[in-house]
Amino acid sequence: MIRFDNVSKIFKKAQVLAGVSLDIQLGERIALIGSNGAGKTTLIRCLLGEYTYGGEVSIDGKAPRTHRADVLGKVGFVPQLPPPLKMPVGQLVTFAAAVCKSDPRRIHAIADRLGLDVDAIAARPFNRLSGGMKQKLLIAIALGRDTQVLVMDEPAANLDPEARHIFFQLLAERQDNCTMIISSHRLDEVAALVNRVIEMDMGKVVLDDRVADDSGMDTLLDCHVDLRRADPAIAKALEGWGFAARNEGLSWHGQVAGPDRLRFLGMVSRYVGLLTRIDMQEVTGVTLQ
Ligand SMILES: Nc1ncnc2c1ncn2[C@@H]1O[C@H](COP(=O)(O)OP(=O)(O)OP(=O)(O)O)[C@@H](O)[C@H]1O
Repeated sequence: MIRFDNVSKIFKKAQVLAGVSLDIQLGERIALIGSNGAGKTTLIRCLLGEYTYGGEVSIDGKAPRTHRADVLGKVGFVPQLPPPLKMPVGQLVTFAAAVCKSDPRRIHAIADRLGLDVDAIAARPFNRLSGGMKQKLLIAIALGRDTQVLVMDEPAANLDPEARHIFFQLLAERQDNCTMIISSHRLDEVAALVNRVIEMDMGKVVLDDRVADDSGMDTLLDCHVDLRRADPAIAKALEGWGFAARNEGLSWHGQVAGPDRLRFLGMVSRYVGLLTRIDMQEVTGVTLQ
């Protein structure tokens, strides 16, 4: 479905992509990982037809440079950095829906699920929204339409835990009829969302692994953390995950989205000397609206 054949890109004599070849099929959920400057965004921008390149790129046999409208019609894109648009939010949603041949109400509905009331901010310029609000709106625009390909560059970075969970759930709803490419610096951010990991380094693919499919994309875990003593640093970190304290800060309780469990464990592992118990149990029969 998506094909990169010996793709190269040079910026001012610097080789940023050096012979990337990949075949990506419908239903694959790919973590595109690698350190800063590895070439992830450049590869995505070639796929979107924004750059010229050496070699060949195609989506359903069509080259993004020569069939731009066709290709963009198939791809929902969440950029790493929000564009500096001054357009009022309401107008942006109407415009985006028209370009994507979608219905603005679909975008409103997804934004709503992410906790963003588009009507309430319709008159505000997009560039004046908070980072998280921009991210929610961009996700709603990308998901509020029919797409076969979702390309997301660090999509959940600015979302709070609740919105992250809803976001994972929205992706789970699309996973059977969509190809997803999720770019991130860190595998633990996206590990549970994907069934293939592609790592880039210095413009090359250095690892391409199929990984066990995790069906827990839309699960929720009930978590208890017990501490040897109360501590302000871990308290702040747990509060950031929406946890509530009991027993004078010695016991904490909260919920973590299934795909976020590695990230959560990574966070608590920084305070390993303080931990006396971690308990994580899947909540069954939960449906978040
Ligand atoms: N428009 C540009 N002009 C010149 N150099 C560029 C341009 N865009 C990217 N680069 C360079 O290409 C290299 C790869 O950048 P790219 O943004 O693709 O990396 P990345 O893997 O997405 O990194 P990050 O994780 O930091 O977003 C970097 O060295 C960057 O400086």
